[in-house]
Parts: sequence; structure tokens; C-alpha cells
Amino acid sequence: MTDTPINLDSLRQRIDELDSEILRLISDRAECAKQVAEVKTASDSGAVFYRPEREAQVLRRIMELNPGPLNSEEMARLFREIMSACLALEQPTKVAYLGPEGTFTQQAALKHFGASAVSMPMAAIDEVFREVEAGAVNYGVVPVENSTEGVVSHTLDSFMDSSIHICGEVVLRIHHHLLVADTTLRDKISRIYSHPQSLAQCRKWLDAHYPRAERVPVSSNAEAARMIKSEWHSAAIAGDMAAKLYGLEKIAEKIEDRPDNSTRFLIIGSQRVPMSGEDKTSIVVAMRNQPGALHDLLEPFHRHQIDLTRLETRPSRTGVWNYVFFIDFKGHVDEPRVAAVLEEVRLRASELKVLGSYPVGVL
Ligand SMILES: O=C(O)C(=O)C[C@]1(C(=O)O)C=C[C@@H](O)C=C1
Repeated sequence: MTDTPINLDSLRQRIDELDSEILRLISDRAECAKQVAEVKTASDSGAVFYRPEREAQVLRRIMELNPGPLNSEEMARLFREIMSACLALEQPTKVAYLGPEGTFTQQAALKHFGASAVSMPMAAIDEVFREVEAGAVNYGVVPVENSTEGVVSHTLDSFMDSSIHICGEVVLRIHHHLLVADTTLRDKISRIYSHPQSLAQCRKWLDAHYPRAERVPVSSNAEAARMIKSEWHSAAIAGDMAAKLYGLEKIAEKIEDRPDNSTRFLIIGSQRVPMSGEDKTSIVVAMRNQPGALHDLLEPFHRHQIDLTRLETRPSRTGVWNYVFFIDFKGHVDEPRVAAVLEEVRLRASELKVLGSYPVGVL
């Protein structure tokens, strides 16, 4: 063998050299981002620093180019953080989310904006909307649908009376754990706290393992985690963030009934987002209460071969129109075929509101 033997010292020396190179490259990138901010500020008095379409393109490109051995999601997560830090140099980004601290919505905000954004918990979904509308924060994060439990109706209702746009989406795998405090008597658990949706998502597991424990619904998983600190006979169902925040121990992990349990969150803001190349559009449509209304609404989508990804019906609160449909489909309002469909739908509907076109979630 002619190869020099590889030893720990020489490998670490190589890692040091690479780190120096990475450090220089990240610093160069950050300098570039600062210059981008100057260009944006010079060309527009109301400069918009966060660009969801560009971020989606950067992450998709990285995932495509990734040579391994790190997997593409992992690599994108690293770049997510680099971009988050670069954006913070341009402008500190304030993000309101449905709190309290430790909820899955906070985890979604972190996943989407990275750790350099400043995230602020709000007590209710409409408060998140209000903070964004008032300009007190730059963006908001709210849950919209869960794969097991369905739609979050508060969020859909909030869109009906708001001028807010959807700027992005993020999908989070939801893993629930049974948590206890160090003072909990584990063989005496008689009460289990959690958000009603989480209790529902773990119903079968609870039936099998704690059939006699009282299930107590509370306003959030994080609140459940906080409450059990002072009750020796209680446990909570919550996620990793809440467990860490309140220093709780997981006595059973991933107890959700469906392994593919996930929640989709929306990023809301006041800007319209240009095309990223792989986009979705959300609209809300009111139709007259007459036979065939749903068919009339969907027919143009079918004819123009536009993929619907979600269709939700909500009772109209005005009383005049009985049907209000929330529709998500693939495509962006700036694409001619999407514009054509929306023109047709506008003629058939009594009201049509485009909630936003935004990049399909990358991470
Ligand atoms: O390209 C831009 O507009 C930038 O501001 C740069 C950058 C980046 O770091 O790549 C940072 C923030 C934006 O949200 C998008 C991208």
C-alpha cells in the first residue's frame, strides 16, 4: 500500500482547514446579503427584505446540487440557518405565532424562518392576524390543517375578514410524547392533559395504555406541559419543544395513532409573493345557494387541468350566501392559465378573494 495511513490528527487538521474555508465563504455570503439590503433600500422606500420565493429557490437548488453524504433535507436545514442569519443582517424579522412558547406552531416558525428570526407568542389565532395587520410584526404563523384531525376552522374564519396575504406554507411532522415531571408518581397517573386535537390524535394509544386516566383538554400542549409540574398524579401529551422548555421526561415517545401525522401551517404577511417556479394559490369563494354550485365552481379548474390540493367548505357568516369554499391549487396567479381560471370563477361566484400565491413548502 502506497497510501499514507489516515490518522485522527491529520483528519482533524483537514477539518480545521475546511472550517476556515467555510467560515470565509459564509462571511462573504453575509457581506453579499448586506449589499442586497443596500440595493433594496436604494431602489424602494418600503423595501421588502424577506423574499419567500428567492429563499425557496435557494433551498431547492441546494437540495438538487447536494452530492451527499448528508441528505438533502439536512443540507437544506443548514442553508436555512445561513439565510436566516443573512436576513437578520438585512433586517431583524419579527414573527408572531400561536403560542404559548413550546407549541408546534413555534416549531413551525423556527423551521420556516430559522433561529435568527425573533418569534413572539400570541394567545389566539386572531391575535396573530391582528399583529400582522397592525404592522407590529413582519409575519405570522398559524396552523391550518392536520392530516388526522382536519381543518383549523379559526384560521379559515380569520381570513374571511382580513386583508392579510398568505406568503408561504410549512408542513411539520407531529410527534407526540407522554411527558412527566421529576415529581410525578408514574404508576399513579390518573389525569392526562393536552390540547383536544392532540388527545384525539393519540386516542387509540390512550385507550390501550391509560384507559382509566381522565383526559383533560387544555388550550395548548405547552400549557399541558406547564400544568403537570405541580401535580404528582398527572402527565401531559406534548412535543419535543414543550418537553425541553419545561424540563419534562418522555416516558413514551411518538404515541400518535398515525405515523404520518402532520400539520400544515401558513405564513401570513402583507406582501404579494412573486413566482418561485413551484407555487400554490389559496382562494376563498362564495357561491349562490343553488343546485350545481360546486360543479360550476370546479369545472374551470378541471378544464384548465389545474391540480386542486384542498377544498374546504365553511358556513358563510353573512347569511346571504350559503356556501363559502376555501380552495388551494397548484400554480401562481401570475401564470396566464391560472389568471384565466380565476376570471371564469369570478364570473360564476358571488365573491372571490385571492388569499395569496406562495412557494410550495420546501423543508
Ligand atoms: O436575495 C435576496 O433578496 C436576499 O435578501 C438574500 C437572501 C439570502 O440570504 O439568500 C436573504 C433573505 C431573503 O429572504 C432572501 C435571500
